[in-house]
Amino acid sequence: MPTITKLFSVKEASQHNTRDDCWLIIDGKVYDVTKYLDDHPGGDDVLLSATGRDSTEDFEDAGHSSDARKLMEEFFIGEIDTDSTAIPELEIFTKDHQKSSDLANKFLNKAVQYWAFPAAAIGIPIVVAALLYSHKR
Ligand code: HEM
Repeated sequence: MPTITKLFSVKEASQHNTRDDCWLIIDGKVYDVTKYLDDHPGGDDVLLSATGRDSTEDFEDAGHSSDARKLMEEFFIGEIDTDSTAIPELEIFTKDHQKSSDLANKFLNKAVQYWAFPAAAIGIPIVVAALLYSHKR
């Protein structure tokens, strides 16, 4: 049976970054550790400094045991939506990218508009003349 997972944008998940509402983003997954803060063997301060951003690296650097990884499942609340528009940096990149390709398209359209007719006017007679000339020989 398919499991339904709630999807959060990085922005949305990052907004839960206080002692009373503390989410962690680890390896594309989102954990609500609000109730675990006082029980975390590494201390609540590390979790509070890891909230509000992707804390995969901090989590891995702490060298958590397999028991810790199993325990995480209890706090799992959803996953990060990997849709590009959900990540602000990617959204900006996509817009910029689109802007520059829009410009390129405009330039191309103008080039075709202004050059296609003269090029055809000169090129076609040359090709026809060349064909006629080679035909006569
Ligand atoms: C849902 C998330 C997390 C869970 C369930 C969790 C659980 C645990 C557990 C069970 C331990 C005891 C040692 C072990 O079994 O590995 C531990 C230690 C520790 N954790 Fe976490 N942890 C989480 C997230 C984090 C994050 C994001 C950080 C870093 C910012 C972190 C930093 C540490 C540190 C520094 C220790 C102490 C290691 C030591 O003293 O040996 N933990 N954690």
